[in-house]
Amino acid sequence: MSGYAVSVRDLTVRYGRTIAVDNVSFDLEPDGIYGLLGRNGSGKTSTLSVLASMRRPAAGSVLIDGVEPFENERIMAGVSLIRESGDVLTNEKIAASLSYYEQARPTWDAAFADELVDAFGLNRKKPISTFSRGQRSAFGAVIGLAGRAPLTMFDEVYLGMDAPSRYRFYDLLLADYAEHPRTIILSSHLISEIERLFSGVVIIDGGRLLLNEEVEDFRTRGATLTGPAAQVDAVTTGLRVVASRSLGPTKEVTVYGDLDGAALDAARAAGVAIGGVGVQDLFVHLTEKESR
Ligand SMILES: Nc1ncnc2c1ncn2[C@@H]1O[C@H](COP(=O)(O)OP(=O)(O)OP(=O)(O)O)[C@@H](O)[C@H]1O
Repeated sequence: MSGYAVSVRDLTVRYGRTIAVDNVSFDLEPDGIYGLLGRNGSGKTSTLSVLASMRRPAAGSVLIDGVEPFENERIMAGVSLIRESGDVLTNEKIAASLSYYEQARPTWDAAFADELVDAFGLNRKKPISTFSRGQRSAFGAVIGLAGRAPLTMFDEVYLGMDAPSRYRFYDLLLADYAEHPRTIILSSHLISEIERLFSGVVIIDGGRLLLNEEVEDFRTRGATLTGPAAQVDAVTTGLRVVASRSLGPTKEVTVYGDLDGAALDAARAAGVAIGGVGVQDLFVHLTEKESR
């Protein structure tokens, strides 16, 4: 089974007078790993809750695999949202939740779930209520990975894990995704360590969409130019500058947009080093600007 396409159109989510998501539209291709990125309170969880049919939007719509997911049994069986809060049977041992999800999810792989429990070193003999925050997060990762849902969403579950567990999670996710491609959304405000996983990103800020782009496009649309200040200024004038900093006589400027090959060649000839723009850098610069 391959992953589901996702289409979000003019989505608005409200809590009373608070507008958590404000007229957001974006599309995700099937079988990509997408970062849903935004600062605290930007609307990530609200967006994911609508995709998981846990919340009805105030306006707009979502389509998953081309259809409206609400009360659609086929789609709901193929959509998994893993939240830090768990959604597991906390008074029971691991086995009870594993067998619950085995019943609920047609794509569940019980042998893989067992492997994952061992990989994260989780105790099968204790009730989940006795687990630490990181161990609960790791168990959420087990449920999300072993479910192999065609649309699998992780809402910041990895934040509670320590660094070795987080890296184990990323490696396991990539390895399993290579064998069983599906659409995966990872929401986070910590980006540097997971950006290597992404095939595309959706950046939201204050409930509004800032960017929905395939990561490959960053390579052609963004650049960091470093070199003598006068030369850097000469070639970046007129371009969209998202960040700029000076270190003595050297200046580093990050530009984003449709870059002109001739301008970049001229910069190189003038001794300016040109590098790519990371997702983390772009996120920080774009959301800083928006929040001012
Ligand atoms: N149940 C609720 N009642 C009222 N307001 C809410 C509720 N849930 C979220 N909000 C508000 O909606 C906005 C978006 O919240 P949301 O949880 O979607 O953001 P987030 O990007 O997931 O944040 P974080 O990274 O901090 O988890 C915030 O202003 C938040 O205060």
